[in-house]
Amino acid sequence: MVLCLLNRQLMRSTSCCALMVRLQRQSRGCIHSSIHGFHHDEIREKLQAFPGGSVDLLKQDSGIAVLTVNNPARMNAFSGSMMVDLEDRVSQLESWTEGKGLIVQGAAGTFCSGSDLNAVRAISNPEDGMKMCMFMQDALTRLLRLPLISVALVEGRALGGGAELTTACDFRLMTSGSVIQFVHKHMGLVPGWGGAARLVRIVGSQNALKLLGGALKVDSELGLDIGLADGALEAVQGADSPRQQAENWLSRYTEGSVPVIRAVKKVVLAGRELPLSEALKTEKEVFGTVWGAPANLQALASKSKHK
Ligand SMILES: CCCC(=O)SCCNC(=O)CCNC(=O)[C@H](O)C(C)(C)COP(=O)(O)OP(=O)(O)OC[C@H]1O[C@@H](n2cnc3c(N)ncnc32)[C@H](O)[C@@H]1OP(=O)(O)O
Repeated sequence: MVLCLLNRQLMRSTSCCALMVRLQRQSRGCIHSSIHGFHHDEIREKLQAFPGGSVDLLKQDSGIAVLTVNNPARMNAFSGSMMVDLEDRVSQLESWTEGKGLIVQGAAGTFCSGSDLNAVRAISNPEDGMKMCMFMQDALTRLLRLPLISVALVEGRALGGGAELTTACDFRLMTSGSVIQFVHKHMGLVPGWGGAARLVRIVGSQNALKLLGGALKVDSELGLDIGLADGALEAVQGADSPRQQAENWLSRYTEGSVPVIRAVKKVVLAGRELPLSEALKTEKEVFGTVWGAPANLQALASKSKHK
């Protein structure tokens, strides 16, 4: 009898724990849960079995952080442990309350060549592929939903999953000679890290169909033309490095008080992702956080003119 009661209590607290974890994950913007057959810790452990490279985070006093995909020996391809690293770095950024902006770049002058083909070969069964896909969809959705204005600095190549990663940022800057290419078709695949859904929202369904169906190479000119790129960075001798140019470009949008810049991102994100009535509710709530707050009072006191 006592054993039975204890068991029941244990089951209740275990399911309570599972519920808490699920709620915590949902509140962080995760989209897949165990209901969808996604067992987060299990897939994390599996991914750790494919090591190599790292994803590094540098938080700067300017409020702009730099996230670097770092596996140059494999053109910054994502190993399994780097996928786990990415999730950890996103968690760190979620709790960085002083942040305003984020630059996502690849190490050693190239962006990212997608998933590491060695890991892909090892988990080529559909079940593991789906788990990896859900893990990366979650991590990249959380990246895009950060209250930071983000920009992908594309140098060299962004291929496959690397191209998908660029779409998980608010903006894309392309250096001369750089290419974004959704090579998935050539690999017998379609995007699985959320890249197709995001691409349609960025360039429209006609252009997305052309880029995916033709596996087209997008250079900075085509990128600007279809709205995939938001700026082209020229390589001029003696000029700032691409990273510095990206920081200068981004700082135009991140200049200002931390709560206001984060509020800007939140209302745009709501407008981008939610039905109108929900977006309006969110906008009202975010508005409530800045109305009468220090930046607002300071602006009112300074009687500024917007000439
Ligand atoms: C849902 C996600 C879907 C995906 O992401 S599927 C993966 C899509 N990506 C690819 O297929 C990229 C395949 N790689 C390439 O096309 C070329 O390596 C690439 C990136 C154009 C660079 O060409 P090159 O400049 O000639 O350099 P290279 O081929 O000698 O590469 C240097 C070393 O990097 C390695 N590498 C490049 N991309 C890789 C990848 N994705 N996974 C694993 N290893 C990769 C390549 O094997 C080579 O290594 P090694 O020197 O031979 O040991």
